[in-house]
Amino acid sequence: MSHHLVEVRQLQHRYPDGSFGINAVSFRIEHGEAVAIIGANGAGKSTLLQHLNGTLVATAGQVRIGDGLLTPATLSQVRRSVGMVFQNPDDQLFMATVGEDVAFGPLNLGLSGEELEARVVAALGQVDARHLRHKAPYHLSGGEKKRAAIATVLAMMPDVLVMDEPTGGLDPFSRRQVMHLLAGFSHTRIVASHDLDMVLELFPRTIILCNGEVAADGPTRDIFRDRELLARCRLEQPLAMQGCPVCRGGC
Ligand SMILES: Nc1ncnc2c1ncn2[C@@H]1O[C@H](COP(=O)(O)OP(=O)(O)OP(=O)(O)O)[C@@H](O)[C@H]1O
Repeated sequence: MSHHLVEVRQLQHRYPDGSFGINAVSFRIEHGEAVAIIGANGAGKSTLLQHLNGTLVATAGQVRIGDGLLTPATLSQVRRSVGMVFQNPDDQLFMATVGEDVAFGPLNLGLSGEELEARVVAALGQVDARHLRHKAPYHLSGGEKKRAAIATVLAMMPDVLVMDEPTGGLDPFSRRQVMHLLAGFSHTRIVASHDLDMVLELFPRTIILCNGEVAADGPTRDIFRDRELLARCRLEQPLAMQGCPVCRGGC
């Protein structure tokens, strides 16, 4: 097994209209790391994430997961080890009940009977959602939907959890619930987010994307201290680093 779990080398994505989604992006992520990808609207975060499980095919460069290069031949294996939680849970929940949604992936892997049941119960338990098992996904609140969508991915027992805007659109209570879950996972975690306070609290390492390229990659606190870098990349410091919102630090 390679030391680095995820390695992205000189990755480029050019959309059919000729524009670059990302260009010359390289980084390595080790087992168990929690890494945030931040950047202004259109910086290339979603484009990058979609390469990590082969949803998009690169126009140049490579993605390596463990010892294996991501190619059409390794795609199904990579999708088993890289679980993707989409920004919108409705893209992930399409069955009649939450339990069926959570069982869907393991069923496709050939699991059945007690083994399947154990997977479903464990995944729902990890997101504190066993009570939602028989509910229709479209009856759930935003926070419940998010947790159910995460459970569908956990049921596949991935090595890497990739999440696009895990706290996006959630009220403060649901946001905190999802943050609590994220903090408790031991998986390698890669999230793209505009929630810079969440990034500061939960992700020791941050990569900034700016116009499709890596503008910085390092300890999150160091990156958020560099106001010039943040301004260049059309970002701001997290509120928690800006002092009191009323007096701006004077009280
Ligand atoms: N299907 C597409 N065709 C052409 N250009 C695209 C397509 N999808 C994205 N882009 C462009 O690629 C660039 C990166 O977009 P991407 O969605 O990856 O950014 P993002 O950082 O996730 O943005 P946001 O924070 O707004 O979600 C943008 O300039 C966008 O307009």
